[in-house]
Amino acid sequence: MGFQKIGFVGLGLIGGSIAKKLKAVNPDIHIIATAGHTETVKEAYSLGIIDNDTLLPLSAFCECDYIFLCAPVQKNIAYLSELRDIIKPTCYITDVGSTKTEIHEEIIRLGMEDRFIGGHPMTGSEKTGITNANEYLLENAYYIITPTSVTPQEEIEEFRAFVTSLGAIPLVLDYKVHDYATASISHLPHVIAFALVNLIQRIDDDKDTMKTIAAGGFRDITRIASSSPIMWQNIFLSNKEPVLNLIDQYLEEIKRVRNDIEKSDSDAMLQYFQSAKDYRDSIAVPGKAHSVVYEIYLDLIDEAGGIAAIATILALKGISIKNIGIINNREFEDGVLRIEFYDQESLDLAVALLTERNYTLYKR
Ligand SMILES: NC(=O)C1=CN([C@@H]2O[C@H](COP(=O)(O)OP(=O)(O)OC[C@H]3O[C@@H](n4cnc5c(N)ncnc54)[C@H](O)[C@@H]3O)[C@@H](O)[C@H]2O)C=CC1
Ligand SMILES: O=C(O)C(=O)Cc1ccc(O)cc1
Repeated sequence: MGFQKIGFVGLGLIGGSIAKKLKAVNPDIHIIATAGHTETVKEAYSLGIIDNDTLLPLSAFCECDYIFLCAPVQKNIAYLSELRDIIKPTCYITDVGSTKTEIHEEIIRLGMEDRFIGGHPMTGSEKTGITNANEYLLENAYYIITPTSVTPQEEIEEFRAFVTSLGAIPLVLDYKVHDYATASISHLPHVIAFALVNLIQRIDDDKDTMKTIAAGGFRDITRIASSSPIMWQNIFLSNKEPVLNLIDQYLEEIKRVRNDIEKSDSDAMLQYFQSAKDYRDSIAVPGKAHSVVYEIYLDLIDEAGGIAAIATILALKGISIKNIGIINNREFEDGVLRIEFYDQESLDLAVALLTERNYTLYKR
């Protein structure tokens, strides 16, 4: 990257994960951060992620080459006017917010189009805060880039290269296209999850029968209802029109399937479910076609020296580890150990050795 001093405004799950990866890739990089709470900054400093150990005033960001806005979306927007008068002329501001139109409109209103490039990593989880941040969060995830009407091509290319250096897959989109697409595949599913959980909460009996028997399907479809209420309040305030449009379309869809069920239309139901299954089964795992990563995920046996034991098993067979660390993300809610190898041969041997020793392994 052509910049050495980076500022973070907000340092939770996403800001913290980007900062961790940046420091891991380039330990000499200077990172400063401010957040909603002093403890966040202190924790990040003690982990060696950032170079300041107290909350900083915004004026401290005057020397940054790049500033990442990583607070809830409407908080990010509120910082822009203040930053405009502080940043140096060559500084670029980017954000990681889940909505893009509102921030681009504010950028246009403030005359900052030549200073901004929008971003949105399509990864994350229902967890929040720096303690859940990890340097692998962005790996193989799409990272949407929304340039302004005047962003130079070289800047887009530099940002693409930056995204790739984080292990993510850059995808340039128009900000309005972004907001309709994310309203459909991210914001609407959160509305559905919040509504479904609240419905069950409201209609459950006084013995909590529904809550007690709630199993895989309910838990799968409602995991995201555990997401940050403040973050989602900000998102829905910021992407109202597309979300309302999608909710209306979804209600039509629900009416359609309700009608088929009411009429006991078995052919229509079968067709409807088959079509959903075929489409769902065809959704690709991001990154599979783009890069080959030789990795495994496994449950860590809960005892002191668990990681050391695994490292020793592998080292005794001469297997080199490229990267090792515990991760929490939406696929592995409870946390797993991720080990990355240099080649397929090492991966195959490691799988054989660890399976033989009864470790539970997962594939992505
Ligand atoms: N959670 C997710 O899965 C994803 C979130 N995003 C976006 O990333 C942004 C951050 O989300 P997370 O990291 O998940 O949230 P988080 O709750 O983990 O972190 C938010 C951070 O912003 C700070 N903050 C809150 N108000 C602030 C203020 N007024 N000034 C300075 N800092 C403030 C908090 O102290 C915290 O450090 C949001 O805009 C969200 O829309 C984007 C992709 C995925
Ligand atoms: O937890 C999940 O599965 C998510 O969908 C996380 C997420 C939340 C907000 C975004 O803008 C992008 C991703």
